[in-house]
Amino acid sequence: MRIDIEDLRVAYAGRTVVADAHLIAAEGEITGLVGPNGSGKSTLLRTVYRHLKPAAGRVLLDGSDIRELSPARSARHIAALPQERGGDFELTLREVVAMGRTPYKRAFAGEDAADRDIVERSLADVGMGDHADRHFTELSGGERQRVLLARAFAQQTDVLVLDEPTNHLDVRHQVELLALLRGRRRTTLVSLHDLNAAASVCDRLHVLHEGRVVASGTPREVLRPPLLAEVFGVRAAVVEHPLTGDPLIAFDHRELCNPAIFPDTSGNSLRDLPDF
Ligand SMILES: Nc1ncnc2c1ncn2[C@@H]1O[C@H](COP(=O)(O)OP(=O)(O)OP(=O)(O)O)[C@@H](O)[C@H]1O
Repeated sequence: MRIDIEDLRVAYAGRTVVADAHLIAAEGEITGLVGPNGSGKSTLLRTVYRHLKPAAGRVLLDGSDIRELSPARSARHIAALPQERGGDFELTLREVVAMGRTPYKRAFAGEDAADRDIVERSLADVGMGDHADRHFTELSGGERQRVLLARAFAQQTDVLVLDEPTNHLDVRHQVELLALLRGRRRTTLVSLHDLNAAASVCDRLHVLHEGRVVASGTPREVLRPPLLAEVFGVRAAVVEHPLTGDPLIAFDHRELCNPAIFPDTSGNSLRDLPDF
């Protein structure tokens, strides 16, 4: 399934924070959203998993407006890892992940063996299979995140919407998570702060800046020094990763960049970047 975001505008109490957003999350591809703090990534993702209603525009799931689907139907197609990792659930991990099976259950129906199997496999996929009887409240931030990801996996949807899934994860668990996403080949819309992770895992990237999509394309097309200077205000060299061949962004952690004087070493300006 694919997601089309058309002319999306989203506002909080009348203040527009996402405007004129157009983008596609193509079937089976990993589509990344990157951008500075407050650029609107979470807001845009919240409209896709129906937590927020657009002020204008539409989110289409294979051509149907998601607002017209019933909550249960959309939950059978779209699973989310929200930025709010809340829920101080007094539940075991197994019980938290089993919540992912709810869209498939009739009222008061219990779990069956297939559900239990999916729950166990989802916990194992995120490396928490040996902890199924522990309580969610006693987990670290990164462990909670992995369990909530397992809940999204247990929902067995065609579409995954993940807000900062690598936040809180140590580098090994980041790599494992990215490998899981690559391996699943679901339609995935994911926000990432780590631009090198985004370069390695995303098929396409959209850059949000002050609520607008300012660049779209493959990581190689998008993640260029002038864009990093203009959007993030940082100096960076983009080289080829010596092990993987992915674009590797080497940031200058010593000083910020003044875009007006930043030399355009790639020969491209932000305006030259291809549209999606
Ligand atoms: N519940 C809310 N009520 C009012 N304003 C909000 C709310 N949530 C976010 N905003 C504002 O909307 C804008 C976009 O926020 P959003 O969380 O979508 O950005 P983001 O790109 O996900 O940021 P970050 O990288 O910091 O997570 C910001 O100015 C933020 O202050």
